[in-house]
Amino acid sequence: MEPNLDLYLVTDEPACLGRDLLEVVEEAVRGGATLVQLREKTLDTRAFVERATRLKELLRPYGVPLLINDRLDVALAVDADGVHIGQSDMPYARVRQLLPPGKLIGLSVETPEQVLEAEPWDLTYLAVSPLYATPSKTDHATPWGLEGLRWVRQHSRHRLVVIGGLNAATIPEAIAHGADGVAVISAICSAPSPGEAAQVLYQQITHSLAQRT
Ligand SMILES: Cc1ncc(COP(=O)(O)OP(=O)(O)O)c(N)n1
Ligand SMILES: Cc1nc(C(=O)O)sc1CCOP(=O)(O)O
Ligand SMILES: [Mg+2]
Repeated sequence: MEPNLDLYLVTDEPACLGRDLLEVVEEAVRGGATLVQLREKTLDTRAFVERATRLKELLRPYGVPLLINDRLDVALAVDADGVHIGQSDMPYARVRQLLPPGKLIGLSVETPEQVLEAEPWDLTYLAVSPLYATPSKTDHATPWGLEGLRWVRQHSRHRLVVIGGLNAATIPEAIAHGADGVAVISAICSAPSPGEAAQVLYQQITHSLAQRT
């Protein structure tokens, strides 16, 4: 079944301001996050697998799917729901070949050529990477902006997630220009109350999506 992309929480431990990552995720899910990606850039493999195992257990009762960033091996080890890959990660064809049937793949696209290349692929979503510049990822590509997002919408059959600088102020325009889901780090992880932040964002996203149809 296709997962609900509405409010996609991408984890980042430093962005949680000293709070426990799993507690932040649970609050966010209770507030309305519909999909979670475990993104760990510094953990060693054993710690990554342990955290992924705990996060999968946490998410199971909520029915919220878990994707693993970058690491197909970790996703396979914990039987996660899928993986997110970028343009420097393992290529799509290898990932699809190695994942069991039914698992999800999300792909970052940074250029029009990458959007067109991905057209025939079996993807859960394309991530428009980034929509806006963000300090949460220091090595991001040139932002697409709203006109870029409109171009992707017109040239891709895939569902589109926007990432980079999404918050209460920028969500409505992103959805109006074609986003089907919104991925965030700081708007939830760094909020005074991650649960309340997720609730507000979720309501705004569903309202903006309803207005588009
Ligand atoms: C939902 C989502 N979109 C984009 C990214 C970025 O992926 P990538 O370009 O591979 O960069 P890293 O996150 O691996 O630093 C993402 N992780 N999730
Ligand atoms: C993980 C990630 N990937 C990006 C990309 O451009 O591919 S931007 C990003 C960080 C998004 O954080 P925030 O919601 O705080 O802006
Ligand atoms: Mg990556």
